[in-house]
Amino acid sequence: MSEKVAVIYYSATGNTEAMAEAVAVGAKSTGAEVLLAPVSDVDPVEIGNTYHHIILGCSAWGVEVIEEAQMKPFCNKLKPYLKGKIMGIFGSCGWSRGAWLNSWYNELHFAGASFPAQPLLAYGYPDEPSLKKCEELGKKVAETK
Ligand SMILES: Cc1cc2nc3c(=O)[nH]c(=O)nc-3n(C[C@H](O)[C@H](O)[C@H](O)COP(=O)(O)O)c2cc1C
Repeated sequence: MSEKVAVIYYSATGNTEAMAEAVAVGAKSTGAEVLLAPVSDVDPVEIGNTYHHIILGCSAWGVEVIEEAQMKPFCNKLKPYLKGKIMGIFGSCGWSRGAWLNSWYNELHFAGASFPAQPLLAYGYPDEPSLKKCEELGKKVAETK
């Protein structure tokens, strides 16, 4: 049976969305069944109950934090389901060295998820090498048991 992988993202101007599309391409290349959706379209409880592989994307907001109106509450509701899940995270930023992804990683890891790949960041709209790394992230998470 093929793996089910959820790629859920928040993106204000399309930068993280482009990363998410590439992550989904990488995950699909393993034969996985992939859900690609903006965070506003999905229910955290349903995602937590249905998917063992969950990849989240969010751009940097505020002072180096994830977006707080949609992604933050989604994650808070998802956390009780994260024990034993295989996860990956990514996102676009303007100037960060990755602080928002590192604190997000720590939170999700503390909730019980394991991460086969490091958090992945891009600056602005992802360039070709960044999109390649996104594909690799999707593939790596999808093929991890
Ligand atoms: C209100 C606001 C806050 C931001 N805060 C940060 C930040 O703390 N660090 C950073 O590197 N970029 C920050 N940015 C830049 C965005 O993360 C960047 O433009 C990103 O590419 C947007 O991606 P998206 O289109 O996927 O949302 C901020 C942008 C806005 C509008």
